[in-house]
Amino acid sequence: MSKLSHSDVLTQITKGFISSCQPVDGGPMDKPEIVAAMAQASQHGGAAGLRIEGVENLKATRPFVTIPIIGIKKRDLPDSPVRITPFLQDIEDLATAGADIIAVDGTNRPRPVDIESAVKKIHECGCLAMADCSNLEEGLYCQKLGFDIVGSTMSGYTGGEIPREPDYQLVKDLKAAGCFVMAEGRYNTPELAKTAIEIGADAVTVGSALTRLEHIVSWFANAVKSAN
Ligand SMILES: CC(=O)N[C@H](C=O)[C@@H](O)[C@H](O)[C@H](O)COP(=O)(O)O
Repeated sequence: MSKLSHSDVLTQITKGFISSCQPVDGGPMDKPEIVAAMAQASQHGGAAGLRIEGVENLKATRPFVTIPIIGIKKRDLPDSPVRITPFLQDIEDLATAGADIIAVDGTNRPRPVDIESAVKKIHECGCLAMADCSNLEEGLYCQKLGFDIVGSTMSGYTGGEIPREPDYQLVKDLKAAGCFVMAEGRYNTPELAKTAIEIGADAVTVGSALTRLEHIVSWFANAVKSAN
């Protein structure tokens, strides 16, 4: 299958819904064939794009879907809090496995490889670059570096208590600054995802509420328990 052009990728996901197919780490659904099935089901359901973690999962998925894929590789490093695609080799491997877009952590935290080298590498590999940011300052810096997409992905995840609501203000501010904005993080219902687009997001990604079955079941189980 021939690779989509960069403008086709952005056009396809614009105002679209992205399904992040990331099962709970090490859980019973954490298997490449299950991730690939989630991805296919997401395409059947109308997703405009996918977010897939891990090279094996990406390889298993790519042959079965035609919509753009955002590839990431998560690592737990001993000397850095940065988890999302920390190394240049990860970028190369995700590109080879068929990612159209590669996302990296865009936060201003100690990291093994500088973000300038990451965006350059993503573009050299022929992919679009997405920065997973936690605040406006980081988003603007990543925009300046040439990232094609800036996400609110890391807002609420760099310290302190995780808020219940998505970070709408960050989405609005990034949009006002002229970024192509991916609303991401805690958009746990169709209404919240719709709100993301209404407030200016160019696309919205949802993960836990679709593909982390243990979380979804616990939401229902706890709600039912609380009625007893
Ligand atoms: C903070 C972080 O590491 N976010 C990760 C990035 O890939 C995923 O764990 C999230 O599931 C994804 O961003 C979608 O968000 P939500 O699961 O809230 O719909």
